[in-house]
Amino acid sequence: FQEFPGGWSGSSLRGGTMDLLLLLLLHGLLLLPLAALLLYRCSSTFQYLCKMAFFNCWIVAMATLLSPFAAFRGRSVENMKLLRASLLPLKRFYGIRMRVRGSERLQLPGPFVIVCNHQASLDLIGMVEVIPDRCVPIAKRELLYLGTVGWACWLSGIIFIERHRRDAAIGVISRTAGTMRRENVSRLCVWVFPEGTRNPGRSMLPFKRGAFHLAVQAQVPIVPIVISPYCDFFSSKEKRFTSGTCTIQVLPRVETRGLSPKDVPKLTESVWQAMAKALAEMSMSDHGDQDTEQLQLGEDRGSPQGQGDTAESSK
Ligand SMILES: CCCCC/C=C\C/C=C\CCCCCCCC(=O)SCCNC(=O)CCNC(=O)[C@H](O)C(C)(C)COP(=O)(O)OP(=O)(O)OC[C@H]1O[C@@H](n2cnc3c(N)ncnc32)[C@H](O)[C@@H]1OP(=O)(O)O
Ligand SMILES: CCCCCCCC/C=C\CCCCCCCC(=O)OC[C@@H](O)COP(=O)(O)O
Repeated sequence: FQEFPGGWSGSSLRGGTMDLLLLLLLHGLLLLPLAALLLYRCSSTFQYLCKMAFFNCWIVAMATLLSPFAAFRGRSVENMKLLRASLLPLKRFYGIRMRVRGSERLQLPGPFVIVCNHQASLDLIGMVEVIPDRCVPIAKRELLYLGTVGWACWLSGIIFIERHRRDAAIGVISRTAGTMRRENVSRLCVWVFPEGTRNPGRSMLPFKRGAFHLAVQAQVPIVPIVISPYCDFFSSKEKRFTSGTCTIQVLPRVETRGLSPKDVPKLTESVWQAMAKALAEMSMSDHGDQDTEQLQLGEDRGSPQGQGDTAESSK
């Protein structure tokens, strides 16, 4: 390029283009968050995706930050306190109000097995609301491979099972029963999602029997916990996630002293019925009668167990 008076040189032309590009980039950088904000306000799907991304990022961040501290203690159920504390703020971020009923039923001196319905990964928010000290969940082994999340879970003493290798899973459960019996003094509790997989909606899947074998083998009570359906404020199918209220109902414990493995099918069924009844009642009190037809209580299931009195504590 040749410079001449009154004209543009090649370098000033390049400079001008650069300025223009920078200006566009700057506008883009300013407009992008604005566009995202607008999209967040207008699109419930985008809102759902952002909230789920935040949920997962929070868990990964907490696991990454806290695992080194947990590692000082080594693998210990005491690290569940860290896990609990790190997930407790999530309900506030999402504007989820937790209502806990019957929490006094978790104040047992000895070990016990908690069984809880499993709708979504959001159940972690409810779980940490009520999980007692020295209580560990049983989780699918796949979680162990989620990088620092797996490491955090391992350090917290979470019990892993391979759901598709029944004999191996039964072996893990038997060893856990042994530990519960041995650690009677220091009390170890176990939290199981007996549906074995997530099941969104107002129904419950038939229960797997591992949790009930565990309680019978350890000769400890079962404490059923029912988390009310999220349908009002959360649906992964419809990609909807707003704020709302969630009720957690702790049911009366079911004793297993004197029961043997042959009693497990009946035990499983009666606990399923008690929880299904509580779930149905929660759905009805949340929505009136309009949604009762959606309740799927399964076919031919007899009268459920009584649920006794409940004390309510709202947090
Ligand atoms: C430190 C800072 C941290 C910061 C934060 C970081 C991270 C936090 C992130 C995450 C936290 C993680 C929270 C964990 C939540 C995880 C939730 C899950 O993963 S849910 C999935 C796993 N759970 C389950 O699968 C439930 C347990 N499953 C079972 O109990 C099953 O029974 C089974 C043992 C796997 C076997 O299942 P199967 O499909 O074969 O079916 P059945 O139950 O019907 O059993 C068939 C048959 O076997 C007999 N049986 C079963 N168990 C036993 C047993 N223990 N002993 C003897 N016999 C057994 C059963 O009776 C059946 O026989 P029969 O028909 O003759 O009665
Ligand atoms: C080096 C690897 C890096 C990996 C990065 C990992 C990213 C992980 C992101 C988020 C982790 C969130 C973990 C939440 C755990 C929620 C527990 C849960 O709900 O498990 C589901 C299980 O009950 C049943 O599973 P299925 O319904 O059968 O399916």
